[in-house]
Amino acid sequence: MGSISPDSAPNGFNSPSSRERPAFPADLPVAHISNISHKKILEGDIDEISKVIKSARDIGFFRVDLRESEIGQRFLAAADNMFALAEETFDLPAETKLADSFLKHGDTLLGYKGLGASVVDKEGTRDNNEQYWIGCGDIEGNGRSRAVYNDVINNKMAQLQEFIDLGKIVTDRFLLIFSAVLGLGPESKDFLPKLHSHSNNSGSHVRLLKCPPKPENAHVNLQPHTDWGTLTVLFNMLGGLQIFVPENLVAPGEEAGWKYVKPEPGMALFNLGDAFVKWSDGELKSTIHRVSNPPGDQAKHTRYSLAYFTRPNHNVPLKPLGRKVVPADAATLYPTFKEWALRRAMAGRSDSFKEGDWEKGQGTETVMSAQARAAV
Ligand SMILES: O=C(O)CCC(=O)C(=O)O
Ligand SMILES: [Fe+2]
Repeated sequence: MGSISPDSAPNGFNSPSSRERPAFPADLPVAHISNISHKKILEGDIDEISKVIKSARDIGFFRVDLRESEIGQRFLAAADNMFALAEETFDLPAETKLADSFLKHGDTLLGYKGLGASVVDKEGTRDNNEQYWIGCGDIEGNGRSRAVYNDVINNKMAQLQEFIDLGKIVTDRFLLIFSAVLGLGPESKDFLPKLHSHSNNSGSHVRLLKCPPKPENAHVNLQPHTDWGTLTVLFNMLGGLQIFVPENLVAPGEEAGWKYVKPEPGMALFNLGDAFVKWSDGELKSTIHRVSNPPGDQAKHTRYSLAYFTRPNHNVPLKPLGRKVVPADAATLYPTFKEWALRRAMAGRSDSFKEGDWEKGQGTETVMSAQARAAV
């Protein structure tokens, strides 16, 4: 892993397109998300850890301020590199990107997803985003998947490696906090991290996203969904991400519904995925979210986002863990992570979409996501 000198430490994201980004509108109603200090988490600060657990039990989202820890600063710098990589990659000719399409390379969800290749609603309306999923196992060279990547990506494997190394260090610390919630105990501190290897037997990956500007009031860019895996670290420069805030979590005087999440410089957004809902038998939440148009003047700009997805190894069953009890006769009811991900991915494809697929592709059935689905 490389390092950065203190005077080049970033405090935001600095890719070419981000330099001229207009401000997020000041008067827009937003979701209230806790800001967590990474430095305090590393120091074992009990109040900060309690804030993380509270966020995970209610909305399932929190921000982590990465500016004050050395690891956090390195993670921000590595994220900057990823934004530059995203811009260069998505600028490649369509045929170069389509040669990497995951649909062409069999039994992998990794590679390129073209504009409109997924649906955003029950009617089968096409999405407005491009994505690259770059497998952690492919980056490590740890038994390659069948995925194919263009040379812009292949030439940046060292930067990708640095980004996932830091992603793993940062997220493993949070897995430890949630191990305690599951009752796994301090002696099992490696248990959850080991379920998330950087190999091609795992769903963990780096995701680059691009949403081109589109007419106001057009359909959403990225469908309402809960994340399928364990913990997502999301880096955003422009607004557009919205989460569904249910009745029981709105601030006094506010209404339940879709709320923008304001991107904050130097902070990453963390959210829990379906695996944590299953392992905790619903105690930890995976909240439904979507990408709408960036608000105000930001809507005219292309929106790039970046995520490090911590996902379980393929053969890990999504069933209650630790002190969460599994009924003796229930073993066959629980899918492995791979089965869970394939079901969700296949039902959302626009090329083969048919009535009933939207319902087939849904994730965790928490009270929150049920409410959100009714309002979509
Ligand atoms: O681009 C974003 O802000 C969110 C992306 C997202 O939710 C996802 O890729 O799962
Ligand atoms: Fe997501």
